[in-house]
Amino acid sequence: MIRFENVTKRYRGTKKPALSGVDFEVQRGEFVFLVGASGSGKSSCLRLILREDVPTSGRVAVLGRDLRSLANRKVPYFRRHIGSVFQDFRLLPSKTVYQNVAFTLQVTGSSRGFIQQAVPEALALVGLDGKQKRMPHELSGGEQQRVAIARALVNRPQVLLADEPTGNLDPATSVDIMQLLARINAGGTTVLMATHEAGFVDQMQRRVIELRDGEMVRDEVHGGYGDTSNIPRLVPEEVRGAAAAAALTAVQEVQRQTADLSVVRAALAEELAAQRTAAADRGPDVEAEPSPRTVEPPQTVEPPEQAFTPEADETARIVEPPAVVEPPAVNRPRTHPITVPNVDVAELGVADRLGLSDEDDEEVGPTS
Ligand SMILES: Nc1ncnc2c1ncn2[C@@H]1O[C@H](COP(=O)(O)OP(=O)(O)OP(=O)(O)O)[C@@H](O)[C@H]1O
Repeated sequence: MIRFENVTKRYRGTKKPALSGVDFEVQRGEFVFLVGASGSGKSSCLRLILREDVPTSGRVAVLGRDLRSLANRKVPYFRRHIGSVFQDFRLLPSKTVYQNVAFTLQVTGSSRGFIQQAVPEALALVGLDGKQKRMPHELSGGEQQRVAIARALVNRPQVLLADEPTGNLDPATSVDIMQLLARINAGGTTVLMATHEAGFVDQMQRRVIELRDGEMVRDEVHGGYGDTSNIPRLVPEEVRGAAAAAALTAVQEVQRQTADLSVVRAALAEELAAQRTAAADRGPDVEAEPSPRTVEPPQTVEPPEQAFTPEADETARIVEPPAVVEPPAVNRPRTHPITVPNVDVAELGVADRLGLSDEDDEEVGPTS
């Protein structure tokens, strides 16, 4: 279905090839993760598959076509069979959500009735029903990406290419999207997904192709993400966050205490006594009663530094944060379990228009 034969891609003006001697074959119905550090060549692979670019040497065959011999005029037609979701959304800014999803169907000549049924269903699948009339600029980044996913699905792709499709989505939505992709794949659509999401790769245990500096260094049937040392760690952030949260908790505690009038009264009385003692020490020419200024509330209401600083410092030093300083779930690494269901594709209700049906496409021949 997708075959790379000794593919090298060298961009103009660069010394090092973006891809070097890459060889792999993806069979119909597979779900493949393409992993590797930033700049390792993942997007270059996807661009070659989409025929957005051509290899410097070697051969790329997709859906039975050698893309070298695919005439430019046939490229749009070829791309009908490949849904693509990229990080930069590629939405049409002057069209509504509905129109963006409908657009690809319109240009490929789908009937109005089909479009009216398929577009809302695709939008519902990605959780965007009710936002059909919005313009892209009226959506969050995550919502824009979901429009792009709906658009990719609505065209009944045989292959779905996804370049960091969850990169701009919150963790819960990301899991939903991964489950959706898994279900679509279970229905027969080939999915090739470039990602940095080690958690998803590890949980799903699908085939993993790893690139390093343009070379393929791993092709594992049920792989995990592998070396994650190039992924920025959240741990230092968590420690800093814990210290900050601990300090905040301490301050809030002091604020809570000072909000209690008995504490304020006690502090005022203490201050008053201190003033009186000082006045007595200075002798009779000094004011016996403190002026209002000497006991003005801010000085006494505000917590004395030593009342909370040590406590804050103490808590901040704790490496294992207590439950109260645990960072909010949204900031934690993605640990939501991904359950890949046994799929009855018919259950989706839109199987045929999501490329889930068994029917072969005769317009592009089988992979040679
Ligand atoms: N149009 C281009 N012109 C020149 N060099 C390019 C071009 N596109 C990509 N490159 C270079 O090719 C190499 C591979 O880039 P590519 O975008 O394929 O990596 P990637 O693995 O997808 O990275 P990321 O995870 O950051 O998206 C990089 O060194 C990049 O700088």
